[in-house]
Amino acid sequence: MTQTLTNQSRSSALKALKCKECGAEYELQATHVCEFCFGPLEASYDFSRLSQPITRESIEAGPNSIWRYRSFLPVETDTPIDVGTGMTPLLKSHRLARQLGLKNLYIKNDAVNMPTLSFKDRVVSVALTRAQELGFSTVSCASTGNLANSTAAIATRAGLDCCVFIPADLEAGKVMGTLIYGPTVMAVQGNYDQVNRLCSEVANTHGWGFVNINLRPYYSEGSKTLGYEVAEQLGWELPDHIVAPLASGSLFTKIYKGFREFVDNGLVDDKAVRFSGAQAEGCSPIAQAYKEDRDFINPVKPNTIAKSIAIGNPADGVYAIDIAKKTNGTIESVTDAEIVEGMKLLAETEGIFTETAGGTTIAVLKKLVEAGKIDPEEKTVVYITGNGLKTQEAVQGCIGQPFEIEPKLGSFERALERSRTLDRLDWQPVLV
Ligand SMILES: Cc1ncc(COP(=O)(O)O)c(C=O)c1O
Ligand SMILES: N[C@@H](CCOP(=O)(O)O)C(=O)O
Repeated sequence: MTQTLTNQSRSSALKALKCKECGAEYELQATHVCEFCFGPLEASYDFSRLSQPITRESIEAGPNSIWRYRSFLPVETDTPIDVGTGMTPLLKSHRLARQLGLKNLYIKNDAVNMPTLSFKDRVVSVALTRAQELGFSTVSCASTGNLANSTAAIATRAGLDCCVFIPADLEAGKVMGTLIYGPTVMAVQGNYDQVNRLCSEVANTHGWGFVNINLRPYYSEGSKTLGYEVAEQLGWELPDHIVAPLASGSLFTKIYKGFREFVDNGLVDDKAVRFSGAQAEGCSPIAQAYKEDRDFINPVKPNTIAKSIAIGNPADGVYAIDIAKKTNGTIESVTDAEIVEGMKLLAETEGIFTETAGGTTIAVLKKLVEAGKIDPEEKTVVYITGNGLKTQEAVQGCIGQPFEIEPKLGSFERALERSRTLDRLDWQPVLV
């Protein structure tokens, strides 16, 4: 460890890596665990070293991507890897809001993020930019699917070699959505937590940049952009309440950090924002600890259709609980059946096809409204973090089938008549 910092660039505020537990500072290298207390390292900044102050105008004049917030991100280069990630729509909800009885509901839609349709494109854009700065030629990750898609795609764009590790039982869309970019894919016979442990060993034996292991302090900062964008898209204002999915808990904690940095830099007025988290009942170690008022996590063995958020031993779980508690939010879990209903509800009301993680978040939103834990007047933002085309298996058998008809008007009319009398789930792909 050393207190000597390498970054003196005046266009970057990045200062050091700092232990979240004991505060020890480290050089800006590929490292993620404190040597003294084994706490996680996090990027820290000194915004006073910037040659220009960060203003709303300077941000608005930046690129239409996460890189408009470059001064808040842990990179030193002026030419980061920009694949158009970020600035996804923040939609004012009308039909879902009405159905739930909410007056001020917004949907942050990262199901259409670029290039691979999940919020992971944010963290990977940052991690691979930093990987290049640190001289890595091969990048890797432990993934539940979305991260592998993103790492493989952006590595290709950046000309980096790529090898990703996933559990062997992932959805076909996630596997194809990685293989298409041509990386080496290791499908591990085990769950995500076992994949992650293997990757920690590989990170120690190979000189690779693992985005969510040795590059984690940089990678995780990319999620702050989900806080910045919402604040900017709300007209430079913070919401009253956010609802977001939890796997490791990193995304949740970084949205919080993003809001705080905007307040600290005078970009938005301070406001108490409530933070509520969503888990699948079949993998809910954070929700369980929250409900039992524990400040430690008991790891679980995941068993849920929400595979992208199936992390049994979440690294940032305790920090997520702390934020939910201190902001007067909550953490809730829902069953697989409720997750599917959540996916359908969002699709049928707002025209957004989200994956199981989004289904979890919508189902938790509904549960919180029904329990009176969301005030109808509150400006509430629900984060949709991934795309339903990747998890089609989850809704198979729950959304009806097409009518197969002859190319004749009579056949169409008969099918139309049947569609009016049958429940959609009874539709059959047969000639009528
Ligand atoms: C679609 C999606 N949403 C949410 C998450 C949760 O993110 P985190 O692990 O940062 O809590 C993940 C992955 O973990 C994901 O793939
Ligand atoms: N859900 C992730 C895997 C874990 O990511 P992390 O940020 O919690 O390390 C994925 O999409 O693969």
